[in-house]
Amino acid sequence: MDNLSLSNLHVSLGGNKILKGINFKVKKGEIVSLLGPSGCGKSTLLKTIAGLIEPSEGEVYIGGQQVNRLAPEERGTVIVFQDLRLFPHMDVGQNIGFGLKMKGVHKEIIRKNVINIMEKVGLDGYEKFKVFELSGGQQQRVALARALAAEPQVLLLDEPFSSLDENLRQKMRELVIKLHRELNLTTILVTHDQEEALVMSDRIAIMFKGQILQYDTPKSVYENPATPEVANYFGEMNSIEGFVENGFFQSFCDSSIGGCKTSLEDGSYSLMLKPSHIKLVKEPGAWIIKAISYLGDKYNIRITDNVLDLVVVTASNIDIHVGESVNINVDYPKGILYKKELG
Ligand SMILES: Nc1ncnc2c1ncn2[C@@H]1O[C@H](COP(=O)(O)OP(=O)(O)OP(=O)(O)O)[C@@H](O)[C@H]1O
Repeated sequence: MDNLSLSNLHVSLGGNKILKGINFKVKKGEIVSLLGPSGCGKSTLLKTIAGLIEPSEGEVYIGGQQVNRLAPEERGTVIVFQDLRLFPHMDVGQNIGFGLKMKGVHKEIIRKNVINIMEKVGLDGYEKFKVFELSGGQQQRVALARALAAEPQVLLLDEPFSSLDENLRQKMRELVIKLHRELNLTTILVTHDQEEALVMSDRIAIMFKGQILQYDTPKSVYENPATPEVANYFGEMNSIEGFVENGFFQSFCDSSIGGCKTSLEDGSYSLMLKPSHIKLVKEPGAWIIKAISYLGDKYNIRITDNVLDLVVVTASNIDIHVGESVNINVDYPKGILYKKELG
């Protein structure tokens, strides 16, 4: 069953159209990431689900109920922001129990719930600490615990780990995944960290300029990007402009890249190849090495045949130099051909 459903959602802010017809469904117990470049509307979408921004058009359904007219606190959503927004004058226990107190829940039940949740997020023993006495990672846990205490139908996370160092971020991701499973939560995570989205999500929605370009499993989004924009978003790609004629794709330019068989119809296409889809062969050939970037366990290498420039990756244990002439082996079946729309 869908726990969250958005239908043709449009949002304008300051006279600009920010969300342009978002359709989106999340099943109960799913963890979904909204991924996309800065300014594409991820936070706006999250805030619209939470009821903090009103759509100009379209509907938000939570648990099958249309909630457009419900106030944020009546929707069954809780949002955790990057800046956490904890109450500095309250201790940890009071922060976590705040939502329950507002709902008029009995003091003893609040305390029981708070203790239970503190244990779940690894904060046992910190009930009486003030927020400023905690580390950044512990404060993140308080914010998460406060959100969970409200028992939301949909947990909304707006880049909650982006201020943490890599180690802590990893720990928080693992914690969210663990809690998500234990509590069968429905979670929407806004991030612009591709790895985070790939690791954490059941499905990823890739957003560009206020629209969702692709909504699929991490593997599908990564391996079969629906558009060149999505493909490019997952790292630098080689884009080769060309055409298909009689079941064969070839480049428009007179490059030694060659071509490949395809079952696609005749027309203009872009062939998108990841750097890892092109293997460098260390023998004299048509390609010259222009630049080498050392990336620890691999090299990013720029090559040219004076017609096309390509980027390839290789293991960093090979002996290779700028100016050297090499050959390449292109793994065409892994490349994706996108038909160019006319006009
Ligand atoms: N209150 C507002 N009034 C006018 N424009 C706004 C307002 N809030 C956001 N915007 C604009 O809406 C667009 C989308 O912003 P949003 O914060 O949703 O993007 P985002 O994808 O979450 O970006 P980031 O990854 O940088 O947080 C941006 O161009 C932003 O400038």
